[in-house]
Amino acid sequence: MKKVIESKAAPAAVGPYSQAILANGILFASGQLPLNAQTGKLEEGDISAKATRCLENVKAILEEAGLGFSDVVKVTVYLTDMSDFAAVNAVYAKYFSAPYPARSCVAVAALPLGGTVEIEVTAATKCC
Ligand SMILES: CC(=[NH2+])C(=O)[O-]
Repeated sequence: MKKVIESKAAPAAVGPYSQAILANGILFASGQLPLNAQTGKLEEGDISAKATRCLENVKAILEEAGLGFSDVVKVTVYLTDMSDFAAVNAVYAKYFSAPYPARSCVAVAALPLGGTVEIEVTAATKCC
């Protein structure tokens, strides 16, 4: 049994995927690029503005599922330039608080639509 989660406050999928799927109490959210949900375009500005947009998109999807950042159990951060690591961490720390979710951060050669950061989360609707 699975349920599609669709938020109008987050950007529409740019390919054949859902924004998120809820299955067995776990929310699997697709990676969020720094796309503006209204314009469908990449956020202007520096990496901090772009990471903020990614996390605002994540927030909209979590809220659509009745969840919040404290329900997130795993995050993957994709960067095209690892020199953005510190700046993205600074933004990230505004959204997550201890105990932090597990996380991986990886550098990739490229992201869709020319993005420089993409953030993907998995969240749990109930503990254990
Ligand atoms: C942007 C994204 N999540 C994808 O799979 O293309």
